Amino acid sequence: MDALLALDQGTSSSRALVFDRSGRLLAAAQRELTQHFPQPGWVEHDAAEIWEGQLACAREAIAKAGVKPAAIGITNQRETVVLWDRRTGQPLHKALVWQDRRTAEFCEDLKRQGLEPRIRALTGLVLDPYFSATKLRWLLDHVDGARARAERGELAFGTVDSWLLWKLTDGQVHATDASNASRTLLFDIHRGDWSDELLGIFGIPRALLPEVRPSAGAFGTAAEFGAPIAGIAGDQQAALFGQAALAPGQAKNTYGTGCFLLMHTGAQARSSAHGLITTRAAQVGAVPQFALEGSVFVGGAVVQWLRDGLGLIRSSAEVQALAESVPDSGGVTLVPAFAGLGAPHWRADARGALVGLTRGSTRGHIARAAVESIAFQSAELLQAMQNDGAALTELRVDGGASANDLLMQFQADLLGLPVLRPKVIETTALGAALLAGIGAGVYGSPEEVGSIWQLDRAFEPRMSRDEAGARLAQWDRAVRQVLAE
Ligand SMILES: Nc1ncnc2c1ncn2[C@@H]1O[C@H](COP(=O)(O)OP(=O)(O)O)[C@@H](O)[C@H]1O
Ligand SMILES: O=P(O)(O)OC[C@H](O)CO
Repeated sequence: MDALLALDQGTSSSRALVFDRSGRLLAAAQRELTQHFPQPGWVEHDAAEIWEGQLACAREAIAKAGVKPAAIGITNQRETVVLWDRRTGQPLHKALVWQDRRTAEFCEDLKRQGLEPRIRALTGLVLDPYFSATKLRWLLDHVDGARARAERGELAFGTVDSWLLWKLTDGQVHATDASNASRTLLFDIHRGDWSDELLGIFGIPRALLPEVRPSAGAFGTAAEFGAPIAGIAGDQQAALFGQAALAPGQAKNTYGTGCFLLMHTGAQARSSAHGLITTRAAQVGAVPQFALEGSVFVGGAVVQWLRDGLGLIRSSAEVQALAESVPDSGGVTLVPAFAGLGAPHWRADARGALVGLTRGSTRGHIARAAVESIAFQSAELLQAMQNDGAALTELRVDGGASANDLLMQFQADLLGLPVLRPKVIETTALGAALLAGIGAGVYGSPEEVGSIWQLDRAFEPRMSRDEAGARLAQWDRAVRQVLAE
């Protein structure tokens, strides 16, 4: 049997999943990842914990499935920066996570120098701390001796895929795929190569960078599992692939730590006039693929905050029952701008707000407002995409928080569109497994994997458009309040 092992290194947890060639899940293992918040606006992960947790999950999933994988696919939280010593394989610092805002002032400096339009033209991205380049520069400037060592070629930079690939191949391979490279602010998405101009702007030595390859193909061998690593893609691009959204105009929204709405635009890079970014989609073969993306920084993470920050619930899954304990949010709106606001506002300095409280407000209302905030932010992304001319007739969804029926129904209600949840909501992992299967020759073509997608449940809109409009207007008012501060 051709089993495919997917390593899904997310922001909240590391997971390993084993699928058979028909996309059926054979076994899974998961480890939650420690979040470090050393200062307000800073978010770090321990790169050693990422590796050890991911390896432990892979071993456990393979043991449970009782098979040897034919190929391994890696998919990962994107933009997060790992800097390590090529000789010892030791990280020089904790990984700076995509949600980390410490470089906001540096981004503002570059904007004041008028560099954003040029950077945007080359990368498809906006100047925001979200992306890797300014985080990497911060490490080079703040870790003793790092810049000189980087210039001497002693250090390696990688997004989390590169870090895992390096560890899995015992330091033999330093590479990434185009979808991950396109999140760094250092990669020219049109030419498909690192850009010397961008390296100059951000002060990054080229010697640090991994080689960039298509998303399916031979990346190296993981000796421990006796299998080739044959697929790599950033988690949102992997999810787009796993949703069988392979053709221009097809879209998905993933509800994980953040929310990410991506629409495939084929071999054409399309730019947005409404706050979305242009990114590389997973690439099979030589022809680059593109997507339009809206990125929300705090999606399911707002539920983690209810759990860990406020202690309102003990597990994320409990939020649905608590939110359903009240008929509506009672006029309470939560804008979870805990890591600034991403698309379509791009305000690194924004802070969160809880508005509309009365003496009658309860934990239930706050939980409901938290769940609704995930759908409101996603609705803003879809609106931006429609304003850019996308004609979406349905939305495919996935990710941990898409298990929440209340959230999915509210999402359909706000959008006035059917929300389609597939049987496998671990679409990110499935996408990575399918890319690996293509890369290792288990499947003949991407089209062959398209037939694997199966519907679990369609959420049809039930709310009147008037009511949805009123709710969206209430959200809009709260966001404007946050942006005005
Ligand atoms: N039933 C639920 N309702 C709302 N949010 C949930 C639910 N279950 C999990 N989540 C949230 O989903 C996120 C985990 O989703 P996942 O896809 O595993 O994320 P990631 O890939 O970012 O690690 C967490 O932020 C968690 O709080
Ligand atoms: O960890 P996730 O699944 O929320 O994804 C994180 C994104 O890749 C950040 O761009």
